[in-house]
Amino acid sequence: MNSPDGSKNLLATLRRIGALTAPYFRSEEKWTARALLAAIVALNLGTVYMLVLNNEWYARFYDALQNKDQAVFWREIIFFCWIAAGYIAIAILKFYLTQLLQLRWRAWMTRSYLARWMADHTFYHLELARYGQKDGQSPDNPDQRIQEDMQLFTDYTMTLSMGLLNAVVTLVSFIGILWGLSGVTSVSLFGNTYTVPGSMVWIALAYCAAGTIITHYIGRPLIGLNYQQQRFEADFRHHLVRVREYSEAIALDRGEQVEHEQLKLRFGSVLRNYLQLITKQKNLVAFTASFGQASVIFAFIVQAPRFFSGAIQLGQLMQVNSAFGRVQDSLSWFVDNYDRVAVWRATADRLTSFEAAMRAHASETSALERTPAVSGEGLQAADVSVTLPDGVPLIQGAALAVQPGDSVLLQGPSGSGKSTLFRAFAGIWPFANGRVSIPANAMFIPQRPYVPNGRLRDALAYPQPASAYTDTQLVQALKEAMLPDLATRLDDSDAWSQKLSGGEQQRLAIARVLLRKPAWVFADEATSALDAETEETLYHRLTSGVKAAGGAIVSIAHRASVGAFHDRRWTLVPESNGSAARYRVEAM
Ligand SMILES: Nc1ncnc2c1ncn2[C@@H]1O[C@H](COP(=O)(O)OP(=O)(O)OP(=O)(O)O)[C@@H](O)[C@H]1O
Repeated sequence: MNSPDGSKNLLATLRRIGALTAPYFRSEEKWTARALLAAIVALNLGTVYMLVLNNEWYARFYDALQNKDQAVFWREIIFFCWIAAGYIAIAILKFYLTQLLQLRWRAWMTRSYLARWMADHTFYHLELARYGQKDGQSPDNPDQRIQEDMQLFTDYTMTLSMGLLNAVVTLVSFIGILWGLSGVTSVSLFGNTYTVPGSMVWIALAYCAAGTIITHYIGRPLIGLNYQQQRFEADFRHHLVRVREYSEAIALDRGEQVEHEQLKLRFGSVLRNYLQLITKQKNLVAFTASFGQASVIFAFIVQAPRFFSGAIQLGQLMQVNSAFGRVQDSLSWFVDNYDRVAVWRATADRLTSFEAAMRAHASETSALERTPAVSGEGLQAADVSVTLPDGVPLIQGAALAVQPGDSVLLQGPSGSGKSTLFRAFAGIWPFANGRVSIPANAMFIPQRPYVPNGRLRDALAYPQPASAYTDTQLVQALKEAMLPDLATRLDDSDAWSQKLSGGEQQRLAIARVLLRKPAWVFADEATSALDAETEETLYHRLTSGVKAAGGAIVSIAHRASVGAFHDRRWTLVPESNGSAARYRVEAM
């Protein structure tokens, strides 16, 4: 799904575009959407009607010129002003309503994708699947799909489909006119004379069919190249953002050179692909420009014998030329828009693969049966096994229990799966099975807490709204977490994740726990960056807090000193060679 296949047929593309488009026009906004669409279609038809009026005007106007008829000349000039006024009014309204529909559609689509991406940890699972290559359809750069592709898709769907509608209606309107104006042409072939009605129509059809086939042949590589271009651009931007986010670590590591090389590498891919893209585009432009220029004189050349023989007047010649131009314009829709169709199709492919990945995630349920513990009961884990995203078994058959009042230390070698076992208990690790019942009011402190930028009070209350707490509660939590200096800065806005030291960020995460007062706490290396004295004070506060609330604490820690704050131990020990999994848990 991630790479476009040039041979994918038109029908499949249209089906994909239909599947991306239909939900909005069937959504709760459907009546507004359909009304706007109907108005836009009507305005497009109005534009074509204006063109028909304009074409008839051509004949009258040029005949007046040829006959040097001043009265008709001025009457037609006034009539033209009316047509022009109608055309302008329609153009303004059409632009405004089209933009409005596009905006509403994009807004709806973005909201709907955001809701699905954020639901059920989809955003996290798609990343896991990507790195674990668990499924081949995990999309790259979902940020780009949500931010850029949706804008492009709605824009191109509207402009291209309305352009196509215009082309079809113009074609239908003018083909009749052109047919009538073409008269009957006699063609001599192999000694026989044939009469061909509507010759200009046949000529226009043949001319444009040839143009379309050649355009498709020249422009086909653009679809794949556009798809790749969007991907390379997103990869480059993503790397730039990472350098910005990890600026300090990179600077300390003296990693500038490596990052610079990496950025150049990614930008190199952008440039190389772009160069290929413009080379192919150049061929397409060469053809479409020649095609367009040839069209200017084509009808004159074909009609010249009839004009010079006196069969038709100047007015009719101009009218045939104008009608031929319209028919040829409509038939050349594909020639003129090939470039945009290529971008449109690449965007639709990207959104479809994103959609498919989200759908696949929604239908995939974790085999871990996770239920809320009955009030007063603790954590019960039975036969819990955890695997890595690539399917490698990590921990097998864990049977564990924690009673209210307990404090348990989970230990084991680095990389043995301690954090992953916590992720499974938290219900976010999809590659686990077995049964877990866990108290509903459990709070997990991750190894690297997320500290949003903005006001300190929001970072402290995260993910709850700061308004859920009084200033007194917020200040008290900061003081209890041994961050008294921050107590006066609740309303300061800053890049806290970069400003606060590692230890301060850990204390902020502990302040959140002290603020929310959950009965159950799962702390993953929550104090690893703190000095022994602060660690002891904070552990004392955490343990007495959960015990007072009738709960327990389970901690992961490497430092032996943390053991002193816990009554029991779980240890991850390497499995003997016979087992598929790498580790098992021994409870003491
Ligand atoms: N998203 C992921 N994709 C692939 N592998 C992962 C992912 N997350 C963790 N792992 C792997 O799972 C294994 C266990 O990781 P985990 O973080 O649970 O270890 P840990 O015991 O907590 O280690 P440490 O003590 O170093 O924090 C590691 O080998 C790690 O590389």
